[in-house]
Amino acid sequence: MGVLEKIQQIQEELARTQKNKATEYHIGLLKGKLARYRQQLLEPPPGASSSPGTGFEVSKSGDARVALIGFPSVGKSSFLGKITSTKSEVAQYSFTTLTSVPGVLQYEGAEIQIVDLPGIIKGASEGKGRGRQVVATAKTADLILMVLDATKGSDQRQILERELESVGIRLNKSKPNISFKVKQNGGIKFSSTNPPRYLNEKLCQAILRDYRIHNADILIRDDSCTVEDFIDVINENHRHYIGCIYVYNKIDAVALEEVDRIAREPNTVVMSCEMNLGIQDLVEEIWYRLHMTRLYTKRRGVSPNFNDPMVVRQNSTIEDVCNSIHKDFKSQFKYALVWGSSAKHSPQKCGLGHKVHDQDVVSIVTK
Ligand SMILES: Nc1nc2c(ncn2[C@@H]2O[C@H](COP(=O)(O)OP(=O)(O)OP(=O)(O)O)[C@@H](O)[C@H]2O)c(=O)[nH]1
Ligand SMILES: [K+]
Ligand SMILES: [Mg+2]
Repeated sequence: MGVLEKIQQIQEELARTQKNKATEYHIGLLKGKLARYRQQLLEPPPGASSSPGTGFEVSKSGDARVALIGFPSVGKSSFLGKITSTKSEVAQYSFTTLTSVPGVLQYEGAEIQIVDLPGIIKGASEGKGRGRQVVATAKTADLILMVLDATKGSDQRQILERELESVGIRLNKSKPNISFKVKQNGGIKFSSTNPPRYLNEKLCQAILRDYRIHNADILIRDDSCTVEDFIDVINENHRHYIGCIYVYNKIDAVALEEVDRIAREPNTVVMSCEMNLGIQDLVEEIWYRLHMTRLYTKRRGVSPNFNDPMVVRQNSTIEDVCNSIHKDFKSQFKYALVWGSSAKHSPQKCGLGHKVHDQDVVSIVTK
């Protein structure tokens, strides 16, 4: 039996199994198997290249990457044209965009790469249309904009969420609070800080056995962890925890009450590319969700230029700052002086490991 048939068989069994205390264990095991087979399906056959397809991959550039994901003709290319100087063809017909088209959004001193992508359809993760390539690009993004058509039903969002979910992308979710270490020997050691409500040792052991893992230390640090969370932790190399903004476009074509209802949903922004509504708010939301850190660099005896920040990722250290100046800069590093909220006193003399905060002033002293 092929992997696809096995997946289908498990899905059918899951659908007909009633959820209750007695079947909990069985369902957990099935979910573990399903994740294992899905992973097999996604892994390219030995010898094949792992790239998402020739001519498709765009190289990462700038300080962060945002991917536009959505069904055909929801207005992804229209949005790219609004916020960058890149022109990606816009038309009424579906599948106008056939490859990835990168543009650059300049904002608050940052260069944010915005990648316009072909529309995806149900079954994308299994290879329908350009789906495989699109979801592979989505995995590399720092933020996903799920572009939706406000005139269409709410199931579009669910279908897309499932497609991304099935390739290991977890939207607006943080890594489960479980420590998991595979060992050479010693068997399975299961412990928890508080008794987990949805997991138990027997179930975790059975799932691990199915993965041929016989020695591991498991510590459940959060009592609300589910079996899905545990399976994600076993497969952590194939999981991507990415922020997502749900963007409803074409609000010019729906009633005001409907717009108001949609706009109140969590992580949601409404806009109209055609009427130029909500575009700037969305740009601000993108900036906010990327959690970029702006630093003002200062040379000795000269005040920093507050109009030209240097932009680094959230939780960056002085070492990251050095690396983004020049790849060999670190070798000349002596110490850094830091003013701002990350500094205990102003200025604080810091080493490479110091974590900087947004709007800090940094002066690097070289040898
Ligand atoms: N009413 C309305 N139409 C819009 C809006 N934004 C885009 N459109 C129209 O929607 C159609 C599709 O726009 P595109 O930008 O090509 O959509 P896309 O998502 O890039 O489409 P594909 O590349 O085919 O997946 C075009 O006819 C646009 O003019 C909007 O805010 N309101
Ligand atoms: K289109
Ligand atoms: Mg397009």
